[in-house]
Amino acid sequence: MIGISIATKWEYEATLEYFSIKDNERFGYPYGEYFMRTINDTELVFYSTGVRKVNGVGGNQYMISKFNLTKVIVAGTCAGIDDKFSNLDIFVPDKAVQYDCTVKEIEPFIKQSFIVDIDLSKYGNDFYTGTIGTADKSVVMRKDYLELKENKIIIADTEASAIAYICKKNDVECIIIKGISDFPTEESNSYKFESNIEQINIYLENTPKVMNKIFGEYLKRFI
Ligand SMILES: Nc1ncnc2c1ncn2[C@@H]1O[C@H](CCC(=O)c2cccc(C(=O)O)c2)[C@@H](O)[C@H]1O
Repeated sequence: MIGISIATKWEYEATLEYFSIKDNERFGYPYGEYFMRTINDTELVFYSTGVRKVNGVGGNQYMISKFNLTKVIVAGTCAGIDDKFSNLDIFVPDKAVQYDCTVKEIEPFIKQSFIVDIDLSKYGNDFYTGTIGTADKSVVMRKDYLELKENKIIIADTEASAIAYICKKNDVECIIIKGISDFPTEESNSYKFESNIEQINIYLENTPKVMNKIFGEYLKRFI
C-alpha cells in the first residue's frame, strides 16, 4: 500500500472534495484522519498529519507501521523561493534538506547528515525538480527568504524533508509532490502583521488549486 501524506486541514479538505469522500469513509487516528482509495489497481491511504516536522514525522511513522507502506508520497503546498517560478507551479524535488538543525553562525547552513537524495530516474524528467528546504517555521520574513535563496533552495515547507528522512530510516521510498501556494512578500517594518495576513490569504486561496493540480496531473505517474 502507498501512503499519501497531507499536512494541513485545508489541504486535506481539498483532498476529500477532490475524491468525493463520504463521511463513513473517514477514519480517525492520533495525528488526524485517513481514507482509502484504489487507483490504477494500487491501494492508497490518504492521511492528514497536522503541520510541522513533529506531526509530519509522527503521522508518517504511525502509517508506515500500521499499513506496512511501500512508498510515501508527500502531497501539498509550499513557499516559492526561486523567483523564476510562480504560484501553482508543481515540483518533485530530487533533494530534501532540513535547514534549522545547525547553529548557522558557526556551522554550515545545512547539516550533511540531514540531506536526503531522492532518486527520480524511473519517473522520467518532465517535471520541475530541485531542492526543497524544510524547517519548523513558515517562510514569511524577507531575511529568511533571502537566506534560503542564497543556499540554492527552490521551494520550502514545514514537513517534507523530515518525512523523507524517516522514510529512509524505514527503507520506504519517499516522493514529494509540492505546489507553490505563496511567495514571502516584501514586508516593511510597520506592515509586518498585514504582510503576514496577506500571505496566509494567498495560501488559503491557492491550496485547493494546488491539490487539484497534484491529484489531476501528477499523482498517477508516481504510484
Ligand atoms: N510560506 C510557507 N512557508 C513554509 N511552509 C509553507 C509555506 N506556504 C505553504 N507551506 C506549507 O503549507 C503548510 C501551512 C502554511 C503555513 O503555515 C503558512 C502559509 C503562508 C503564510 C503563513 C504565515 O504564517 O504567514 C503560514 C505547511 O504545512 C507547509 O508545508
